[in-house]
Amino acid sequence: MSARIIDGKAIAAGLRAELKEKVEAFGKTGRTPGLAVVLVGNDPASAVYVRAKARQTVDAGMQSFEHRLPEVVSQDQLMRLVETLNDDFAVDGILVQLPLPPHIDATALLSAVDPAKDVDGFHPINAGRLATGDTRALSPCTPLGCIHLLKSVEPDLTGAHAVVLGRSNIVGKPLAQLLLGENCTVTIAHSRTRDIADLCRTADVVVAAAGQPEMVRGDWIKRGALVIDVGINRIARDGGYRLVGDVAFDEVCDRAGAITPVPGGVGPMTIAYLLQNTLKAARQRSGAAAI
Ligand SMILES: Nc1nc2c(c(=O)[nH]1)N[C@@H](CN(C=O)c1ccc(C(=O)N[C@@H](CCC(=O)O)C(=O)O)cc1)CN2
Repeated sequence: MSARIIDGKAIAAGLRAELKEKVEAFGKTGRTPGLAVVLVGNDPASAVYVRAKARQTVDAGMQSFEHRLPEVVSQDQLMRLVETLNDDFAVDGILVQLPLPPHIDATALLSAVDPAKDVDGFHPINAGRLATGDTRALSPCTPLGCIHLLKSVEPDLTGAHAVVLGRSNIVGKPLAQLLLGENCTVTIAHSRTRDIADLCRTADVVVAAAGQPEMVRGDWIKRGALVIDVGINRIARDGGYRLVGDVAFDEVCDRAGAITPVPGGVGPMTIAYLLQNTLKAARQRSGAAAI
C-alpha cells in the first residue's frame, strides 16, 4: 500500500483564496488588516520566509509592514520597536521571525508583544487561552496547519491515539493542546522518551517535530496511520543539498494511510494560518465576531 499524499501546498492555496474574500468583506468596515514582521540579522532561510509572508499578506488584500534590523541590534532597541508596533493602530498582527541572535532574550521579547496582536500565538496569555479552550486564543500557526491537514483526511479524530514527537513551545506543546481539543489521546515524546519506536507503533496519528532528519522509520508506523512531518532539514546528498523532513518518507509511505511531503506539506500551511490569525486579530480588535 502506498500512502495518500496530503498536498499542503494546494490546501494552503485554497485557504488563502477563501481568506482573501473574508478580508474583502472585513474591508467594508473601513479597515484593512495589517501585519508587521520583524526580521533580525541575515539568516537566509528566515529572509525567504519573511519575503513569502510579506508577498502572501499583500496578495490576501492585507497591509504588510516589514522591519529589518541588523544582527547587532540590542534588546532595548527591539523592545522599543515592539512597543511602537503595539501602539500602532494600523498594525493588527506582530510577528518576530525566529531564530533570533543568541544575545537577544527571545522569551522577554515575545512576551512584550501585545497578546491581542500576537499572531504567532507565542505569548503566555495566548498559550494559557489555548490550554483552557478559550476561543479568543491566537494559537501557533504550524500546529493549526497540522490539525487542518489531519482533518482534511479524517474530519473526526475522536479517540485517536496521537503521538507528538517534540516538546517545543512553538510546535509540540501547542499541537498537543489542539489534538486534545479534537478529543485525541495525546502522548508527547521527546529526546528522553524510552522506546520511542514502540510508542509510535501504537499511534493512529504521528506528528514528527523533533528536528532530526529522517528519524521516523517505516517500521515505527502502524499500517494506515496518519503521519504529519513538521521537519525541514537541509542535508548534503549526492554532491548537493536536499530538503528532508523528520520522517523517512519512502519507507513510511509503504505503511502509512496518509502522509505530508517535505517540501509542500506543513510549511505552506504555517504562512496560511499566519494570515488567518492576522484577520482573527483584526476582527477581535475591532469587536467583530471571530472567524
Ligand atoms: N516567528 C516565527 N518564526 C518561525 C516560525 C514561525 O511560525 N513563527 N516557523 C519557522 C519558519 N517558517 C515561518 O516562519 C516557515 C518555514 C517553512 C515554510 C515553508 O513553506 N517551507 C517550504 C520549504 C521552503 C524551503 O525551501 O525552505 C515547504 O515546507 O514546502 C514556511 C514558513 C521558523 N521560524
